Amino acid sequence: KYDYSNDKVRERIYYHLNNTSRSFSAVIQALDPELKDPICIFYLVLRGLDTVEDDMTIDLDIKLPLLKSFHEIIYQPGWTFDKCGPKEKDRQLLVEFDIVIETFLKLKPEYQKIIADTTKRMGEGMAHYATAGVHVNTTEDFDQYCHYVAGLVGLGLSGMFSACNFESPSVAKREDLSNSMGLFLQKVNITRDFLEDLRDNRHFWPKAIWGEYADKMEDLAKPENKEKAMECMSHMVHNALCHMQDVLEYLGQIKNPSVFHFCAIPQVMAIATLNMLQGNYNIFTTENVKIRKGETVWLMKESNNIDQVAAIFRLYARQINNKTNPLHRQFVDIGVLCGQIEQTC
Ligand SMILES: CC(C)(C)CN1C(=O)[C@@H](CC(=O)N[C@@H](CC(=O)O)C(=O)O)O[C@H](c2cccc3ccccc23)c2cc(Cl)ccc21
Repeated sequence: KYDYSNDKVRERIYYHLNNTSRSFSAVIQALDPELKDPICIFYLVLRGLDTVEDDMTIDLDIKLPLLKSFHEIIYQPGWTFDKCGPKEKDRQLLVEFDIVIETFLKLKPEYQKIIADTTKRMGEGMAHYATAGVHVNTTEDFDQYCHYVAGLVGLGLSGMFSACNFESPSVAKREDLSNSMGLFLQKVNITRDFLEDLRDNRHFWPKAIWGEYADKMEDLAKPENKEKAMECMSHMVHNALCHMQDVLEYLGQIKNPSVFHFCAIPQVMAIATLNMLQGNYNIFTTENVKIRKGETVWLMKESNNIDQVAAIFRLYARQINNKTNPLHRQFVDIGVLCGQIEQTC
């Protein structure tokens, strides 16, 4: 008798994947069958954890234990959570989380271990920053926070790519490069989401950076501080650009075509977004500023190998450099980083 229930679960799993991120869902589903389910489940487990972290309506005495025990929860068949606020975009994923757990428990043990270890370390990191009043002050704090929420994902993915032998063991060994893959994406997201996070009273821009341009982070959004805000943007753009070399070095070592595409697409979206951010005052006045659909379609088509991706990075790095105000403190350093990219590959 054919096990239709299994099909039902798979259908719901990919419904949630499509629901969390349409464009990226297609990229995951294009992965080699050996990696498609493990990475889909990894993505949904992390989305579940991120939804708990993001939900400011959950009391800390509920949220902290949830974040710290999420790596054990994924081994508990039947577990679901329906106490997320109505506003939470992915709350339905947690309401139906039992099917994510059911599918997780069918994965090969080495993938389960990588997902559980990553979830444990990420949950502990999130709990630290969710504790009242912990702010991102120094640039080291900034790198540490981004390591917890994104760098660790890079370590986990590299572990999977090496575990299935699609990529050499050296991919998992170079934790610095895997970490930079996550930091680049997360720093661009945090820079882009300035206004949205400010509205949610979440301060991810490091005080060591915005503190050079304003007394309070929210002052950057005041029209009279436009010039200061634009110079602060250059500073945040420079901080993200520092990871560009590592990203290209990491992608340069990826051999499997479907793994390369999966890794390259978010990175080229990020450099294109960084280009959109530089010199764009709308970031301080409008929420949800994104690159145009046509540009993302072009980027997805043009990210099949390292030569295409290096060319995209050189193109955007040059554009960022050309529009950086020479009076900005970071002008010279941005020029140096963009110049280096011209030499790469
Ligand atoms: C915070 C984050 C950057 C890690 C989130 N993250 C990503 O951003 C996704 C892309 C994504 O979700 N895009 C969405 C974004 C959005 O919803 O706005 C889209 O619609 O395009 O990509 C990353 C991701 C993909 C490939 C390689 C990576 C290496 C290191 C770290 C992360 C890596 C990701 C891979 C996994 Cl397994 C889990 C999460 C992520």
